[in-house]
Amino acid sequence: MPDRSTLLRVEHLRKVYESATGNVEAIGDISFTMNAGELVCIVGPSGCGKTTLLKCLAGLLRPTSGVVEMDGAPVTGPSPAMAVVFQEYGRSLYPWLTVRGNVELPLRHKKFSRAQREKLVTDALVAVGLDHAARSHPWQLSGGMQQRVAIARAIAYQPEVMIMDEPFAAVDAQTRADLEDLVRELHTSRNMSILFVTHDIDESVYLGERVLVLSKSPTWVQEDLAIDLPPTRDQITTRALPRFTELRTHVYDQIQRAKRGKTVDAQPAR
Ligand SMILES: Nc1ncnc2c1ncn2[C@@H]1O[C@H](COP(=O)(O)OP(=O)(O)OP(=O)(O)O)[C@@H](O)[C@H]1O
Repeated sequence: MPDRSTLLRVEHLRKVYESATGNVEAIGDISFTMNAGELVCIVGPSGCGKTTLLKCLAGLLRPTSGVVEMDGAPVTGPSPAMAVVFQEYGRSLYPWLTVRGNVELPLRHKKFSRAQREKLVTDALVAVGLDHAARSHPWQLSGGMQQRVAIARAIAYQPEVMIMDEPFAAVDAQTRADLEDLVRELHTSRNMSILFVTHDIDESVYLGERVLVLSKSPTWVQEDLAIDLPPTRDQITTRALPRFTELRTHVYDQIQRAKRGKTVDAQPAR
C-alpha cells in the first residue's frame, strides 16, 4: 500500500521580483499540498510563473512571503530531499565526465561507501535503460539519452521528490513519448513522488494523477484536477480513451480562460 502522507505543503506563496525598473509580481498566492508517492503535473499559460514556483519549492529562490514545507520542515535552501531535472540537459551535464561520473557526482556529498555508490549508480542507469552507455561521455549521446542521464542522476540521489521543469521540451516527439513512459514507470514501479511542470496539456493529463492549472501572473491555483484515468497508461490506448479527450479539453478550456484572466468556477471535468 503506497504511503500517502503529506510530503510537500505550499501555503500562501507569493513572489515579487524587485528591480530598478520596477517590481514584477510573478506569484500572487499559491497554496497546495502533495502527498508522498503522487505524480502531480503543473500547467499554466506561458509566463505564469511555473519556473519561479519550482525554484521557490526547491529552495533555489526565496519567496517574498508564504511557506514551503517538506515533511513538515520549512524549506530554506536547496534540500537533499529534492532533486531537480531541468529542460536544458546539455547544460546540466559535465562534458568531461562519463555518464557514470555524471550520475555519481552528487552522491559524493552523501555518506555512502564506494560499493554503495556504485550500486546506486548502476541501479539508476539500469532504470533509465542506459547501463550500456555508462562509459560514454554526454556529447556522444542523443538529446533524449542525455536527459535520461539527468534523470538517472536524480534517481541515484534517492530524493523524496523529483521536481521536473519542462524536461522534455527540447526533444523530438518520439523521444518525448518514450521519456514520458519512463516517468510513469518510475512512478508506478518505484512509487516515486514526482512534481512535473509542463507547457503541454496532453502531457500533463497523460502523466498526472493530479493536474494543477495555474492562472496567469500574478499566479494562483485555478484548478486542482484529479486525473481519473487507469494507472496503467499506454501512449496509444490511454490517449484514445474518451475520458482522456474530456480531460484534455477541460484543461485546455481552463488555460484559455486563465489567459483571458477569467475567474473560473471549479467545474469538475464531466
Ligand atoms: N529574475 C527575474 N527578474 C524579474 N522578473 C522575472 C525574473 N524571472 C522571471 N520573471 C518574471 O516573472 C514572471 C514569471 O516568470 P517564469 O519564468 O517563472 O514563468 P514561466 O511560467 O516559467 O514561463 P514560461 O512559460 O515562459 O516557461 C514573468 O513575468 C517573468 O518575466
